[in-house]
Amino acid sequence: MAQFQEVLKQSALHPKPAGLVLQYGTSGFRTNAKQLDHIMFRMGLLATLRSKKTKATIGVMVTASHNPEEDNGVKLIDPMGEMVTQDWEEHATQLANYMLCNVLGPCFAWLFCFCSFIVGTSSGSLSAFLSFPSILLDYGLVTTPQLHYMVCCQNTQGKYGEATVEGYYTKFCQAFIQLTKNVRSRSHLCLDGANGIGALKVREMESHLKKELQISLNNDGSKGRLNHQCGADYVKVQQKPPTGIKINPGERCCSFDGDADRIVYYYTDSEGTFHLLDGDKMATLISTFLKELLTQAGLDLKIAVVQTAYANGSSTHYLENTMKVLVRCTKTGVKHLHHVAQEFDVGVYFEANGHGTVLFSKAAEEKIQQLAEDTNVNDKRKKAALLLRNTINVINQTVGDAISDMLLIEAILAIKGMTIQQWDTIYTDLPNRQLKVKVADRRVIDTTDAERRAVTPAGLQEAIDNLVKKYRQARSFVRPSGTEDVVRVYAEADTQESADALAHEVSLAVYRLAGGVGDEPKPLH
Ligand SMILES: CC(=O)N[C@H]1[C@@H](OP(=O)(O)O)O[C@H](CO)[C@@H](O)[C@@H]1O
Ligand SMILES: [Mg+2]
Repeated sequence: MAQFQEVLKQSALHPKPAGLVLQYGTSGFRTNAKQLDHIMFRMGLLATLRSKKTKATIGVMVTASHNPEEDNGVKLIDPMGEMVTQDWEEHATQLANYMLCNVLGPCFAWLFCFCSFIVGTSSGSLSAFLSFPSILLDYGLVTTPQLHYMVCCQNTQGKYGEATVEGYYTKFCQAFIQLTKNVRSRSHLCLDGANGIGALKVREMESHLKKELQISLNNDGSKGRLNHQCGADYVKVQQKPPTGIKINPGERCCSFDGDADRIVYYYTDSEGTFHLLDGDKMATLISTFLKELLTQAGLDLKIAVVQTAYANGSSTHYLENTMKVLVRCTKTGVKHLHHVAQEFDVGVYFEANGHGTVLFSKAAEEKIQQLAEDTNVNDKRKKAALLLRNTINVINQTVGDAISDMLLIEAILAIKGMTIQQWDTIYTDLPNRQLKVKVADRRVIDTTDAERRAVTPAGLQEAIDNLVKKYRQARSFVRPSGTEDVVRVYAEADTQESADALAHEVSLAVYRLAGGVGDEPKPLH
């Protein structure tokens, strides 16, 4: 009990602002950094509890990801490096919003024995955690996926790799060098680090790459502001390159987000037109590559691509009809994609915004390993098995990771001798538009079928269906955002004008039927 009094005393140093209610959402807690002090402290407590419950080391990552510089956030990482479970998201919300003694008092006696957590930050202070007896390691500045990797390494006794930043670079860079060792020299990559932690870490990693990948690093944090007119989210949403970077026509470019768990690729052509290669294009390239290797290796493993409703219709069509790959659709939020991907031998998952990775089942990894070591197989099968083994090692399976995804994409392009333009022409995206509508209470919209159909309010889905019928190759859906107080509207159609018009008309239907506030949405043109 003496310990509990001590925690209450410590907690009083991190008071909860009166009336502030925060919810643990898709990306943990995320808001203006000034309002987060009590949350940081309480998440230290929750990490201790979670560690106790799972009998393993837990991660606490402090990051605002792609949000503006004045924001910050915090989220918990579960033992194998995955997102914390849904029931513990609930506990997090409770702990954040109620009196500590009511939530924690009854279970306090056993709280601090035999538990540990580790912390990392993409920017901002970790001081709220340092007084905890259960803190095992403070990794200081790391990317979000690096902390996910550390948690997994800690809990697998180093089987996944060494639980240090050096261990991370060694594992992924060695795999990249092995993968590309028989490939001719390649052109360099232009990287936008979003003025975030990813830039710093790529710089640290460069010596491990032994000049096998030439990167010109922009927005490295030396002058610009975090995520300001740069980074993966800006490039994806604005559909244009980061400001202030000179891009030569045809040059292969990519952008990380602020905590380096998302990546998008792009280039401009000789006419100056911008071409984006998003999560869907990455999922297609990666799954095609893996499927070909599995066939060459003669391995009968079930591969699937997991997407959300935001995946461009062209990508789904190409994967299902041309590639004959199984495609599954889930709710938005990487934890949903991750769980579905775990159902397959090889599960490739990506959100359109560039967050994604590949998961291999234990059985798949074992079969690939056995084949790679088998001395009685022909050269073709052996070569494919070795490539598959190195591909597994270049992937961070704990979570979508911009650095590891970049190494994987660079390796695939090099092995296939493919330019970014050739990759881009695998299929052509359907023109699309995303809009936001402000409503009084976004919870009035309830959805089903992986968020592709609205169940409430009455009449909304019918209205959307009727609008979609007016356009060719059209699709549209609406859903309440999990991270912003808005309803998101998505539309795609055969032309940009049609996609824009449909998105606008659906926005109007949301505004009228779901309690829109402020001015009526205006047409885009
Ligand atoms: C359309 C879109 O990009 N939605 C994003 C966004 O979620 P919303 O629930 O749409 O606000 O933030 C999530 C967390 O970063 C990310 O997983 C998701 O893809
Ligand atoms: Mg992020």
